Amino acid sequence: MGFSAIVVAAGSGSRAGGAKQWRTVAGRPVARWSVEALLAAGAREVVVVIAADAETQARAALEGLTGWRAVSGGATRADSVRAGLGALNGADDEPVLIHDAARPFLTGELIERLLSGLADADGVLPALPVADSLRRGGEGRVVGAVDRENLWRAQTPQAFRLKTIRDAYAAWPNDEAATDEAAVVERAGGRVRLIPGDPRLMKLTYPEDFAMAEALSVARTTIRIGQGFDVHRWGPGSSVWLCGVEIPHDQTLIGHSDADAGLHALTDAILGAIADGDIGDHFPPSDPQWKGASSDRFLVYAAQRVATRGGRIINVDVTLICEQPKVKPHRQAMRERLAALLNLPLDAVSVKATTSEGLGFTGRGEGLAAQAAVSIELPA
Ligand SMILES: Nc1ccn([C@@H]2O[C@H](COP(=O)(O)OP(=O)(O)OP(=O)(O)O)[C@@H](O)[C@H]2O)c(=O)n1
Ligand SMILES: C[C@](O)(CO)[C@H](O)COP(=O)(O)O
Repeated sequence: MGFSAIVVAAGSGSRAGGAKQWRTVAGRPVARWSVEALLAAGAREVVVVIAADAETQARAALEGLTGWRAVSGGATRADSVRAGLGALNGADDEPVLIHDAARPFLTGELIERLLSGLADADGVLPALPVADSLRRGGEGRVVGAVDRENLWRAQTPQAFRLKTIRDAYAAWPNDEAATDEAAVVERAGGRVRLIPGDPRLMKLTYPEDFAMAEALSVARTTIRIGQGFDVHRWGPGSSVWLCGVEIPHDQTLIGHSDADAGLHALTDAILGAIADGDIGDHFPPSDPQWKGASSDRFLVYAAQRVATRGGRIINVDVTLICEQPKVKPHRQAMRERLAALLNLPLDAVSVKATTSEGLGFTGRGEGLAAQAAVSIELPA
């Protein structure tokens, strides 16, 4: 089912000691976790509501992701949600998920359950039962017990159809603060379905929540590896492209694109790690638009496919197999180029070379072979 989403990230994070949505958990900005999860689940667009002065932070935090845009929020969470609703351009009956950026551990599984739950309800609220007993207290002492039966802890995302939530907010009294969208739709007479929430979807509210989130993030990721291999034939020419660097040489590699075997092997390794076919599936050699193309774009495209799945490349390792040209003088430039293309630190990028001792097609100088390995972290 198509859907769009609003991620509210315009709060000041005063209880956490500052703008928590741009802090990192497991190396990833808090707001990025949810935007990635929503995009990976197929959101048509994600509107990220930010403070008026947070554009640079938002761009940095969401770098490399496509399918989102930022709008300015308001003084309260409800104002920010209203701003997001105003920016969405979907049809009246399009489902919209409204989510706190401060709840990073959103799963595709919960998104699916929310969307399914909308089939016969005006809204869907994920919530958890209250496990601890409850007391009313004041001035350091207990003043009474509270019956916890039928009490639920409301989470986000909350799901609605666009017109339902817009109309409900339009009917909400201006002088009253809405705690969440479920409350707004209930007040307007809508039926909000309660579904089981996710304990991992805690709202980062206090400074100590970040230590808990770091611990939880370990269980939320899985490590993948991928490997790639490519060969191109030598032919007449005066330079060769290898790992994104042009090297003067008395021959060139022949291919439909620029024949950069290093980049092709690495692109395949990345696609392999996410089980997303191979370079030929995405950039068919029969397609004239890739004739002479710079292979940089193939690599960047594969890296974006990882990012849209909420993943992150950890390290890459390329081996070039040829008698000539000598790779060592160009190795540093190749590493720097790959690091720039993949937005990785230099110590996560390795380029090696070997001859095949005069044996086989590489030894006879008929062609060059490249192999690559990558490791990738993906949401579990
Ligand atoms: N004017 C506001 C206030 C809150 N939010 C967002 O609403 C979510 C839930 O709010 P909360 O956890 O209360 O965040 P803050 O308001 O930032 O925190 P605090 O109340 O501690 O200042 C957060 O993702 C927050 O960024 C928002 O977009 N606009
Ligand atoms: C929307 C919410 O996260 C649901 O539990 C909650 O109402 C936000 O409350 P806050 O006052 O902004 O922390």
